[in-house]
Amino acid sequence: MPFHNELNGIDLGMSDLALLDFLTSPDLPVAKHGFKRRDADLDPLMLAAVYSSGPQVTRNHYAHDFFPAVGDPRAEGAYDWTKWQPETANTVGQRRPRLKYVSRQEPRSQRLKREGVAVDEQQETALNADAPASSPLPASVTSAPPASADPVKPPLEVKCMARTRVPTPHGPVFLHLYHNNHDSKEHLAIVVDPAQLSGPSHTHNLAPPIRSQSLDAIWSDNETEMERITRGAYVGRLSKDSQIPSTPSQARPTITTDSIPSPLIRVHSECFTGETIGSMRCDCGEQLDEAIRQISQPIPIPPSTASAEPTTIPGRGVVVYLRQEGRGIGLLSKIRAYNLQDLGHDTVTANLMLGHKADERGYEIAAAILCDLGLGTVTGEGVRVLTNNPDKMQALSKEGIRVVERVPMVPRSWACRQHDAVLVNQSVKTETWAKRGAGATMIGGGAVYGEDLDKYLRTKVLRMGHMLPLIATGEEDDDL
Ligand SMILES: Nc1nc2c(ncn2[C@@H]2O[C@H](COP(=O)(O)OP(=O)(O)OP(=O)(O)O)[C@@H](O)[C@H]2O)c(=O)[nH]1
Repeated sequence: MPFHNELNGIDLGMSDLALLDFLTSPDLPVAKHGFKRRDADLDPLMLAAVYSSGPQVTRNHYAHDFFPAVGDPRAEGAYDWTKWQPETANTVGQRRPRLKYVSRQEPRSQRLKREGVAVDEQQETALNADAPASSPLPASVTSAPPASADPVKPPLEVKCMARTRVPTPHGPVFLHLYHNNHDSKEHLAIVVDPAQLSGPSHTHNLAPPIRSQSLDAIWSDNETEMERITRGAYVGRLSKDSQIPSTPSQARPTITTDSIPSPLIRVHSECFTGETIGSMRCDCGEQLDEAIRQISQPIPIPPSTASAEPTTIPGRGVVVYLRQEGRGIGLLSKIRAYNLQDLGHDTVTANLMLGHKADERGYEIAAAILCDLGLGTVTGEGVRVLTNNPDKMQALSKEGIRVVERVPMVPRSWACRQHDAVLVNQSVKTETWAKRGAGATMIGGGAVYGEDLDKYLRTKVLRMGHMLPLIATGEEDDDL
């Protein structure tokens, strides 16, 4: 039978022709001791029938590519290895479970529609009724799970489970740990408000304290003072001599003066690589450090009268730290995305290639945390947001956060470069860069010293046998 590259308007691929050649060749191999293939005579006829039929008839499965269906094949194409589970060891005689394969080719009816071929809906429905349960999804549908798989969530609620003072190179902060009823992650709020450390007299300060309403609430009738203090519901600085539980009324700040600038906040997304190992693939570590530094700067207050002296109050604001690693795709996918970036793709394309969106983050939990802290609400203080990301600004406003200003975050390297541009001598330039590079992306990079750190190190030496020569501080008799 003569074959052309085109038959009935259908292009014949090389593999089709090769297969047909093989099947119609005079010396088709026949098994030595077996029977002749039952369908051998039919094959050329079947293929010819397929090719001569119109384009509306399925041409078998040559165009399908099959991929292992691990877990839910609808997530991240069929290659979502995060759902991979090691097989349990096979006992002798037990059959190894077979890996299911699915096709990513879109259903025929959709292909025909795309090609502008009129489709008989009734006939299609009848045809599809026989389709297997794991019928393939359109190639364009990748990460989005079926709507039915996402049950309606209850209204979002956040609760601050604990708070504690943490000294940082930029000054003390209060670390708040939040739970919520939408995900199982422990989101954090790093509250900078050192004026609170001066005790209840803080209420006489110009600025209202930034406190969590859910933390200061009474959790149960029989909650003891020690339980409240242990979870961080106290005022002032906690010590052996100062243990004052907070009261629920302390949670709601009231604005006492217009002259205090709105608190500076940043909504920051987790980045293990940038924040923990100082990765220079991103500026996340630097941004976290810079945000805490900027928020901790003393705030100048304009004099109330012409003759009054200008004054300052301690810096105040919050970094809401969301556990949305890798713009929400998770560390595993981010690591893979980095490999794709090494192949030449940019950060957005790499995400898309893995079946993710460019950015999968949400800000509703951040907004709820800010509200719990009395910030950005209608009755509370508006916020100034440290970001360069317009989506973040838009998302916060959409969540009802009252944003009064955007404060840009200039990468330190850019600021340094601008400064270095005025240096004429190249060797001086290189030396300055080398010095600045040391620890630049780590929180408190370089040498850090603090009373708490010193105590901690001494305890490790004295109580846990750490091999460090003790440095005399003159306070050796103090309790550790
Ligand atoms: N998927 C992916 N995530 C990244 C990459 N680099 C950083 N991230 C994540 O991106 C998030 C920070 O995003 P950025 O766009 O730098 O910052 P932003 O918070 O959106 O914007 P700013 O507020 O202006 O800093 C963190 O969750 C990081 O883990 C990357 O190459 N790929």
